[in-house]
Amino acid sequence: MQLNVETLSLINGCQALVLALILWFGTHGGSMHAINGLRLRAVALLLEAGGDLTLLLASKMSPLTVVLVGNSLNLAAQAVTIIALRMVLQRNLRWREATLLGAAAWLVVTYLSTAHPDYELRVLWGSFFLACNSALNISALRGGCRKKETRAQCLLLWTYVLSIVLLVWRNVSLWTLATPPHSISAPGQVNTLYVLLFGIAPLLGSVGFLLLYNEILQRELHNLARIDPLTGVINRLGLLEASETLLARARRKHEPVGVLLIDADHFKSINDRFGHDDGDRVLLELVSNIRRVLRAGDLVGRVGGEEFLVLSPSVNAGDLMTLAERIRAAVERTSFYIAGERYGLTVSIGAAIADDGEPDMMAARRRADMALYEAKRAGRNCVMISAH
Ligand SMILES: Nc1nc2c(ncn2[C@@H]2O[C@H](COP(=O)(O)OP(=O)(O)OP(=O)(O)O)[C@@H](O)[C@H]2O)c(=O)[nH]1
Repeated sequence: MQLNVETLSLINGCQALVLALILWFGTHGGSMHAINGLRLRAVALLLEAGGDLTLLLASKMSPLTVVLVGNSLNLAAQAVTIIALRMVLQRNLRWREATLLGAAAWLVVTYLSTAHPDYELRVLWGSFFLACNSALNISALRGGCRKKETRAQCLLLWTYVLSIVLLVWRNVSLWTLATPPHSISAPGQVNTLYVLLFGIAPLLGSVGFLLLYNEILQRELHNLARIDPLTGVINRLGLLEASETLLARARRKHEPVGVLLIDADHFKSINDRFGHDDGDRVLLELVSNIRRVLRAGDLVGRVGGEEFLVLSPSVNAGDLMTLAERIRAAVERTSFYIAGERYGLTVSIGAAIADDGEPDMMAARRRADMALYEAKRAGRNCVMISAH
């Protein structure tokens, strides 16, 4: 089999088709934005396969049909890819810019094929618009190579940078060659190499999309394991990790970390009276009360049942007591409405300070637990701090 534009177009078309099927049928689960983005990318690949088919059948069509149909399909594929990538990354979709770029490119290329036929100029303008499409993708991925949590964004970023380099190389070759080809399907080294490399871009792009999807799934699993599904705050595991990070930072700065253990009073009576579902709603309202009082940098997590832990960096005992008292007062002031009935809820709070010499958060947590026990014994709805 000879390596010419037709052969390469057949290979590229089959490759795009297989990649589209893999992206469409091989991915399921995860967030809707990722799945929808992958589906759109599969549609773009089908359009690209259509463009490759046009090149394959170029000898059986008029040159004008090849240009118009091939360009329409390829430009549509580029526009859809811009939207698909931004959908996966949850960026502004820029569908208006993508459509305008596609339409402008199509008009210019059509003009330079019909009213004022000029192959070099047509390739130049076509390349300019393709480079603009790549630039839009690069802007969506900017900083991707600096982010530790993603390799896929870096791979995609380089794919689009290299596609711009390829376009520049093709144009420089066409303008400097003594006998340049006068259509994409004409035999010649520049066309063969361009079609070969242009065909690799969808493969790299699709691998990049799949890696992005994998990273999104991993991130979702990571969060799922650390977030309490009822209240949306971090759970025990999340708290354990966060407290180690906070303590390490505090140690470096020689600053203490405040620990508050907050427990709803007589919560069992709410469940007994109104049922578990209404009890859940009260827990949600309680969490939003606590969150409203916290400063930026403070953390709240659920340690279990109706018990919550707050970690507050860089506080002394006085500041910590003020924070705890504000939380207690905010909950006491709030009217919880259950089944149309007003219900007052209070919390008891145990406080402790972890200083920068503590090896982990466990000791401070135990002291806060003992202080909480004292608060319950003292009649509830109050704050107690442990002496170190
Ligand atoms: N609705 C709801 N209730 C929960 C959840 N987790 C734990 N509970 C309930 O919280 C109640 C805790 O009861 P206790 O440990 O006796 O504490 P309490 O009634 O708050 O009494 P004190 O803490 O001594 O003031 C139990 O009825 C649990 O069923 C939850 O996710 N949702």
